[in-house]
Amino acid sequence: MFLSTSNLCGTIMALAGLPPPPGAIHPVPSTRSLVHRLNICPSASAASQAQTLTKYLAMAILETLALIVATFFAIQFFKQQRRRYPPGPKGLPVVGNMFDVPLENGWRIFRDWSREYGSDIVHAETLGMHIVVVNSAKAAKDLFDGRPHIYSDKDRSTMVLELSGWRRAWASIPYGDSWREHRRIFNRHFRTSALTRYHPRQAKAAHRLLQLLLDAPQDFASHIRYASGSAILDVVYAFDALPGDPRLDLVERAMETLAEILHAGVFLLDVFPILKHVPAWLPGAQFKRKAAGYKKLVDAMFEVPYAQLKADMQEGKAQPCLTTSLLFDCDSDPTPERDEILMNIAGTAYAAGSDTSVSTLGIFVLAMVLYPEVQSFVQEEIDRVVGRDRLPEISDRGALPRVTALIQEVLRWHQPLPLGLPHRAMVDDEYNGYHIPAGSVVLGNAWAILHDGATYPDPTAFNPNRFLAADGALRSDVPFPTEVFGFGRRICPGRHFAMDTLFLTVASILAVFRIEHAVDDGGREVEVQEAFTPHGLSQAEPFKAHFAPRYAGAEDLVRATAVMD
Ligand code: HEM
Repeated sequence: MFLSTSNLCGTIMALAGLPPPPGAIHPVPSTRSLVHRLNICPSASAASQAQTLTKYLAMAILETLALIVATFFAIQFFKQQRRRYPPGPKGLPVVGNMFDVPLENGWRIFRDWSREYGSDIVHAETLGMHIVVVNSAKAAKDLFDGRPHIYSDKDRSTMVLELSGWRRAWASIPYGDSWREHRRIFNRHFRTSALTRYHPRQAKAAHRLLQLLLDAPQDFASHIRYASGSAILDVVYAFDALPGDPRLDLVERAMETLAEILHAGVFLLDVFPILKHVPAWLPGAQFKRKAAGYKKLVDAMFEVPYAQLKADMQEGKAQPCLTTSLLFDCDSDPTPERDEILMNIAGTAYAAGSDTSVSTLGIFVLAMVLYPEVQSFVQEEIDRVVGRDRLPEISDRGALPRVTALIQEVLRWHQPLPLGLPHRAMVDDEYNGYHIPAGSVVLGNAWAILHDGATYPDPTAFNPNRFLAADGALRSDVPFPTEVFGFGRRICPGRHFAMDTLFLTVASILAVFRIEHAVDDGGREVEVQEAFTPHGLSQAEPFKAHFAPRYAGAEDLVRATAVMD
């Protein structure tokens, strides 16, 4: 009963009463000859003949479908054979590497894949979504810097962009004219020559932090969060927020939604974008309800401080800040489109700059508890250069290479975003003979690059000396850990501002405090582990520390400086 495929097409057409197809190899059988070939008894009733022919037709259709499906899979199979993706775990049929893609400590696991498969770039695929991870400085330079027209786009996360309100954060907008416009305006206010105007506010935040550390050293983590957030609010909106200010609380709660999104790894929604159309009340559609809650907070984070600043400007009581400069640039009367861009630039500065700085300062405190000898080494320099009558200023930086080396080592040791923010390949590409398909999520593994023993020998050791020459100056042959700030054209444009904040905060803390192990009620030192949270936005796992004034006049110096601010 089975048909040869060469005859299939013509047979179906004959049964349908159509003329033979052009170029048919075999003569198309007539209905009479079919009746004969199918062994249908010519004397059988018309109903029985029709039934047999219907069965025959159904089989023919099924075989055609089977043939189409088999051809489709064969083409896919051969295409994949021809396209050599970068190496990675083998994966399972249909779901691919769904269970291989790590949701925790991905930076370490992807680095291990590179070692196992002997390749700078590694690959995973799940349900048609390709992930390529770039694990070496050379490959990162070749791809992100060398091919910016391919790798400057951003991953279009449905959760981040469409449902949660984070589409306003221009760090995630697609590469194109709108991104260029955001970046151009932002750069005008954050290039190195524009930064001196922010130094007094950054210094004020650092000095307030010292005072809070004096009063309640055990709460150092929340003081660091306050100081980092208030410094950026002050620079962006000229809000002089004291601890507990509701404006700080609002932006902090909005920031928590981003941390939650990043902590969740790849949201199911991003693998199945169709799910965004599921009604929010359906069981299992909890992500939609979550996203609606996120959106309210994130919208408020962008809209409320911006609207308040504009109202203050109209009443003539706004202090100069980033947002007033942005508005003055367009005569305070922007078009609605321009207004949206300015609001996004102001809000993104807060969003991008607060948690990253908090995480870096937390990692600094952890390193100081764990490596007291490094702390003493840097404090010796501060005492020698700055003395004990004043606090360090930004103008001291050139004379304090140990402080700079310490900050560089903190950034190299562990990063707030060890896998950066995901980029996206805009078109198909080839690298080292491997195929990188258009639409792949491309991750720069900053952690792996900054733990490459060829560039940073003994990479797990915390050793700021690696950045210092024998004469005590900064070495020019050991690279600054740029990758902590991302890659290519999307590299963090706030990095110079961030380095100023870090310098002022780290130098001021070490000038007056000895950071030590906390002591429990029984007088025993509380143990501290070198441990970091395992998700996208990473920080030191919660730990205890004590901040003790280093010398008799330290407390007076802190209080006097706070009054002068
Ligand atoms: C230690 C502090 C900081 C770290 C570690 C950090 C890190 C990063 C990283 C990894 C990216 C993603 C780059 C990429 O996509 O390849 C980024 C983007 C960005 N950062 Fe930062 N950042 C810090 C502080 C800041 C500050 C203080 C600001 C603002 C004043 C800022 C503003 C931005 C913006 C606007 C983007 C998006 C750039 C774009 O998409 O073109 N960052 N940052």
